[in-house]
Amino acid sequence: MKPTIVLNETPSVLNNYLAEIRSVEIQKDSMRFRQNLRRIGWITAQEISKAMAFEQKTVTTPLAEAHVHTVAEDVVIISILRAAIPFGEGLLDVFDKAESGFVGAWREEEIEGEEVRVSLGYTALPDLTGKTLILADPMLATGKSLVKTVNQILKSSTPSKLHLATVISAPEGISYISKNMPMAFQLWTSAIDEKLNEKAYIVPGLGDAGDLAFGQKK
Ligand SMILES: O=P(O)(O)OC[C@H]1O[C@H](OP(=O)(O)OP(=O)(O)O)[C@H](O)[C@@H]1O
Repeated sequence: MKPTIVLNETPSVLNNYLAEIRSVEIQKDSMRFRQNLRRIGWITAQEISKAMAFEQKTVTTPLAEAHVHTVAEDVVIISILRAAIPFGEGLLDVFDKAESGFVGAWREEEIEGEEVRVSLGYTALPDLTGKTLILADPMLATGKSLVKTVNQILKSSTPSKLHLATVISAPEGISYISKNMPMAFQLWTSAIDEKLNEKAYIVPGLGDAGDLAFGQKK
């Protein structure tokens, strides 16, 4: 498996949802924005499932026994607040038996000429030992939120596998996580954009996903 899988490289209906979340007109409908992130969560989960271990089982139908293959991994989905809430819900719709956790992360107030700094707050984590962690954050800009969150998670327990699920990623962020992530991972992103601007926003990106889903923070 490649370390980065870019879902929009394969033409599919995912591209319609991506087009809608980027559109400044369609973004005015925040319910639709959230629903599109949720639908992208469904598609991302389906793709990640293709990299999982499966086991054979037998189920009884009304007519006979059927031999089936089902996911054999214990999945935990951790969403980075706020923007990952609808995206993470989509992942949970698909991995419906998954446990879930939450980590609050935000960018500290900008200081002219200084690098972006990320703070972590609220943390609720299940035990991850021996489990497959899917860490969800729709925007991978500098990559600091993801690296900081994984470092925090590893203080309490270590998953056996790490999947990073994002929607739009910047090349700078992918390079940062490649160098700084404290454990092996696979990145699943719907699109890789051109660059970060001087405020470390992804260009063309979509703007502030948390604000678009839930309204502006004071
Ligand atoms: O890769 P990074 O540079 O760390 O940036 C990405 C983070 O920035 C956004 O969150 P934001 O701080 O806007 O918080 P919000 O989701 O609560 O709006 C986004 O949802 C990511 O969590």
